[in-house]
Amino acid sequence: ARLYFKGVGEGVNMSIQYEAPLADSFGVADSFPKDFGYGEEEGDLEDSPTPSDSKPRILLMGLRRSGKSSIQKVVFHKMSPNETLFLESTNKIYKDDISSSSFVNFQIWDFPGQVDFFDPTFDYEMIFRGTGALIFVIDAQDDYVEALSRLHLTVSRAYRVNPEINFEVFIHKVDGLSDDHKIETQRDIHQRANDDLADASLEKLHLSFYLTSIYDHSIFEAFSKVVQKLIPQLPTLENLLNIFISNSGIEKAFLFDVVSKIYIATDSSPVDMQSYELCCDMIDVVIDVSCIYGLKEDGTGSAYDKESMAIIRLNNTTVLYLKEVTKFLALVCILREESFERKGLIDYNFHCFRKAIHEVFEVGISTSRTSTQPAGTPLMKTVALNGTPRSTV
Ligand SMILES: Nc1nc2c(ncn2[C@@H]2O[C@H](COP(=O)(O)OP(=O)(O)OP(=O)(O)O)[C@@H](O)[C@H]2O)c(=O)[nH]1
Repeated sequence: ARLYFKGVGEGVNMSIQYEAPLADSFGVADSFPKDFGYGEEEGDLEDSPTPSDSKPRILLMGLRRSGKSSIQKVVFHKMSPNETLFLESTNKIYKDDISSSSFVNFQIWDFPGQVDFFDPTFDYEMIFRGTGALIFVIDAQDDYVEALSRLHLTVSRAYRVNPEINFEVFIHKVDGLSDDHKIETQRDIHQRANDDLADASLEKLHLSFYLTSIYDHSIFEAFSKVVQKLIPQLPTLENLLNIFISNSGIEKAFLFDVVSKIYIATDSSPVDMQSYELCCDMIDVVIDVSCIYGLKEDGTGSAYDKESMAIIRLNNTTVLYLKEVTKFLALVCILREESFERKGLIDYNFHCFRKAIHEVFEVGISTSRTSTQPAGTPLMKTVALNGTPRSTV
């Protein structure tokens, strides 16, 4: 496909070419729920396989009380962090299928801390075979020796079954630690976990580490990175964002999954936490205002739809610009007031960008029809150009 973005100042058209990757993983789901919550489903391993069981999973594992359920509730169910204090201990595997209300098409399996996962009655091979990412949560405020041995046991077993899994370690609850203590804890956990792997001759098994807390945006940032690794179209999305911002005088742009506030792509300039938080806050403001004033009198309608857009001017000459891209994705940009004088140019380039994003996923539909889904690759929910979902699987 060939798209034309107009450049700032020169008025010269610039053409870009992109290729859509063959494997598809994510698409746009059917409808935005009015309450902005996610559909959920509970079950245990004895459940007979359902179509949703064939979706790639993100597994959330870790010791008891490490914070797994809290992470899931805060990121995907809009629970406020303080409410997690009252969460009861999970006593069976909790499967949360979030694909019906989000761009992201995956399942999260929250494992209860006290279950002996390697009990012979659990078919762990079946679990790991369809897993895209395994998140292991370690409580950084607690003694983590036991957690580290459990981490080693879990990842080494999982790796033997499915070496394609992305292994992600959340060093969690770091809100209670000083900055120095955070760095030291991360270094220590990193060192010990990798030493254990080296002793078991598993040097090829790569662990990624994140410092997280539900009391700030770090958990959303970490989840964004985990999800991004599962999106095969990511380089294309980044490329499009780079071209869009450089031709529009924009400083930073994020492509957000609106419900979860996970950013599924951003341009290649470094992400600073403040910009990300600012954009998250903008989504909250827009959705909250829209929920109050944007619905019809009888309460029907959606707080986020094709018409959704917002411009917020801050008192430090910064402008925030949000616009709907697909039913679940929004582009949120940060730019200077001077650049915003060329609003027409930005709108035009946005139009090209939006079209390109739709084409990326449209190409995905045709390739997913002709290719077999590789094991461990997330399936794609598809969208036509007008945003109407089609079934591919
Ligand atoms: N300070 C702090 N506390 C947290 C954080 N995340 C979770 N918690 C608290 O940790 C406690 C345990 O959280 P849960 O989410 O129930 O832990 P879990 O791992 O799901 O526990 P099980 O269901 O027993 O396996 C709760 O009181 C949470 O409020 C965090 O980032 N910081």
